[in-house]
Amino acid sequence: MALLKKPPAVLALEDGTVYYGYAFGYHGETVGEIVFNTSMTGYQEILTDPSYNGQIVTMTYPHIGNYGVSVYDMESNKPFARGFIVREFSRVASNHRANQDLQSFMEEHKIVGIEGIDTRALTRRLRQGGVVKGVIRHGELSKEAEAELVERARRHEDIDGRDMTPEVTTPLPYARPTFKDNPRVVVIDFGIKHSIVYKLEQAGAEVIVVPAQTTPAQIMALNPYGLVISNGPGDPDGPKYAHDTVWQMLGLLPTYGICLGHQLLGLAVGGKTYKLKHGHHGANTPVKNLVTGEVEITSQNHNYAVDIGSIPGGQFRATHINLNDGTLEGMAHTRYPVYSVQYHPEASPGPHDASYSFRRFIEEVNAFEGATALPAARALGDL
Ligand SMILES: NC(=O)CC[C@H](N)C(=O)O
Repeated sequence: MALLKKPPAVLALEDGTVYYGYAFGYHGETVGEIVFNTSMTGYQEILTDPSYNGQIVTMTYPHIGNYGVSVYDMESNKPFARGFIVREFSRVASNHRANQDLQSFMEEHKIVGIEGIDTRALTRRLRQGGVVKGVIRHGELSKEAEAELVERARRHEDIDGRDMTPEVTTPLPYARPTFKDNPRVVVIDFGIKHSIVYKLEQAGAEVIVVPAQTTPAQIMALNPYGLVISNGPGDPDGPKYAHDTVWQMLGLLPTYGICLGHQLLGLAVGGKTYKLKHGHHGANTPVKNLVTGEVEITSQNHNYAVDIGSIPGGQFRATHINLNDGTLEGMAHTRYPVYSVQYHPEASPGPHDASYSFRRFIEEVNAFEGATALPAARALGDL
C-alpha cells in the first residue's frame, strides 16, 4: 500500500529559525505570537478561548486531535487562536461526544495548522528565549521565500500595548434567563470563556454579560449584586478605557476579576503589569493559597502578571502565589469584597481545585446588602 504523502508546510520564527513539517487544518498562511501550552487534553477549549486571540499555540503533548471536537466543549463561538502547531496530528477522532473531527473544524474556522514539528525543541526555544512571533505557511518553500517569511514574522505587529477587546467582546448584552431568581451578577466581557458563565450559574447567580465598553452607570442600572471582570486577550495595559471602568466600579459591588480581569484591577488602582518571559499556559500549575496554606493545581493561560508591590497604598494583599516562579496569582482588596485570580478557576481544561472560588464569590454576593452600602464607604474617603 502506498504511503499517504503529507502536504508540506513551514514554520518560520522572527529570530530566523525555520522548521519544516506538514500541513493540516485550513490551507493557507497565518502569523502570530507563539506560546506553548502544557495541557495533555483540552485542545478545543484552548483553540476557542478568546484569550488566545493573536497567538499561535503549540502543544507540548504530542498527539492531538484523537478525540475530535464537541459542541459542548466550546469556550466561545469560534476559535480565536491564530494557528496550531503539533507534533502529531490525528486525523482519526474516536469519541462518542464528538460532533466533528479537528481537521474539518479547523477548515471551517480557517485555522492554519502545522504538524510533524519537534514541539519539544520549539518549547525549549520559547522557554530559553521567550515568546516570539512566527508564521506558518502551507506549501513548498524556496530559500528566498524562507527569508521573506522570517521578515513577515518580524514585521508583524506586537501584541504589547494593543487593545484587543473590540475583537472579542459581545456586541450586545445578553442575559441567561434560566436562573433569574438568583442574585444578579454582571460580567464585563473582555473575551469571556463560556465556562466562567456556567460556573457562576452553578454557584447560584443569574448572569448578565455586557460588552466591554459598558459604562459604570449602565452596569449599575441593571441592579447587580456582584461584578465579574472577565478574562481576555492581549496586553492589559492596552484597553485604557477598561482601567477607568474598573476604577469607577471599585467598591460599589462584590467584585471578582479573572486573569485579564485581575490584571485590569491591578492597573485600575494604579499598579503595574509586566510581560512574563514565556507566559503560563497549561493545566498543571501549582499555586499556593496564602490564606489557607493549601496548594491548588491550576489551569493557566497568561503572558502578563501584576506587580503587587507597585500598587499604591497597599490597597491589595497577595492571596495566591505561583510555586514555580513566585509570581502573583491572586489578590484581595484590604477593605472591599473585591478580589481576583490570575489563574483560571473555571479550569477548562484542567483540574477543579480552585472552583471553590465561585461559591465563595456568590456567598459575598448573597451577603451584600445592596448598592448603597459600599459607595457610602467610598464617600467617607477611605480610598
Ligand atoms: N486568560 C487571560 O485572561 C489572559 C490575560 C492576558 N491576555 C495575558 O496574556 O496575560
